[in-house]
Amino acid sequence: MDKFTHETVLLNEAVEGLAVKKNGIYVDATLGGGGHSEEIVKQLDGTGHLYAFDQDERAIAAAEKRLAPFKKNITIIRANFASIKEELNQLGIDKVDGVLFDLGVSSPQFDEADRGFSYRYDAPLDMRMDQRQHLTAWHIVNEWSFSDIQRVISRFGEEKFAKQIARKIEAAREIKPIDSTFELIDIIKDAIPAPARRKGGHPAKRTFQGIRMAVNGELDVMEKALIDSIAMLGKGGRLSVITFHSLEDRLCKRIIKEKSSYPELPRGLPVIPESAEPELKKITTKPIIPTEQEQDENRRSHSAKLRIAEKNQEVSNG
Ligand SMILES: C[S@@+](CC[C@H](N)C(=O)[O-])C[C@H]1O[C@@H](n2cnc3c(N)ncnc32)[C@H](O)[C@@H]1O
Repeated sequence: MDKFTHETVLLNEAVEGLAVKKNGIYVDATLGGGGHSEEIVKQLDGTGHLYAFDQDERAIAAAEKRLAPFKKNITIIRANFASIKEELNQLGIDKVDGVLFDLGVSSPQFDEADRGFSYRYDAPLDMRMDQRQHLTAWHIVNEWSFSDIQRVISRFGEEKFAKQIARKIEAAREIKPIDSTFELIDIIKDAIPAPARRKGGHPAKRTFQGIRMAVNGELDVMEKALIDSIAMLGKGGRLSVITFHSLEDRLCKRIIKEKSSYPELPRGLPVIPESAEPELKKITTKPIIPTEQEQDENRRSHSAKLRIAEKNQEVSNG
């Protein structure tokens, strides 16, 4: 597959959430096909700048082409967004006006058969977003313990039959290594009772999601990146986060809630001191979801949820 097309989810809503200022400094933590980045950069004048992160070399190559007309206003950084703060600090940036996250995997990553993300293609068990990383899905499936595999499938995949699947994986790899996606799918199908297999989408969907999230350490890096991004926002700066499943959404909701809540104050205080004001103000109390039309036109958008928050005041974390 040489064509890199990712249909951007919640394009206008997520970028509007950033309330872009022409001369602002923005970060797209998940460049992907460059859809959100393009919309942000179009709104900047000669002094505004966008820093865009991705860890996937193919995504970067495609986005560089798409964004070539805006080259002066963009710096593309190939790095995990876990190091958003460190990377930006190295470039002399310690305050930004907005950060956008559009989490998860892009359509091309799913559609490039050799990446091993999809249960639709037979491919080596890979699932790395960053091709430089050592850990692949193969290592998890063939080398991790029964209980670690069960935990990953159960926690990240929210798969009811995680234990049965982990047992079958353990038995199968005793005979020979499990090398391909289709071999893994046969094992998963064998582990799930027939009536359950016919319900709830593809039987391997949840296991693949769980293993993918473990390969890429998705929840761990998300937590650090959100906290660092909030810390880097200047007063009035915006955070716009699109998540695609409940675990990500719950984590995002929890962080925004913690950062936008008042601390416990002594009862009867006549006025709340300014220093006790929370770091963030929620812009969305309920997440924004794609319109019916977007959901009809882009299947991937079905589970998307957008949460937006604004920096209320800077809080010293040191
Ligand atoms: C859903 S796509 C983004 C699509 C993009 N907003 C667009 O409009 O085309 C997510 C992208 O984020 C990247 N990504 C996911 N987790 C990452 C991480 N921890 N660090 C850097 N990039 C990451 C993936 O490689 C993928 O290209």
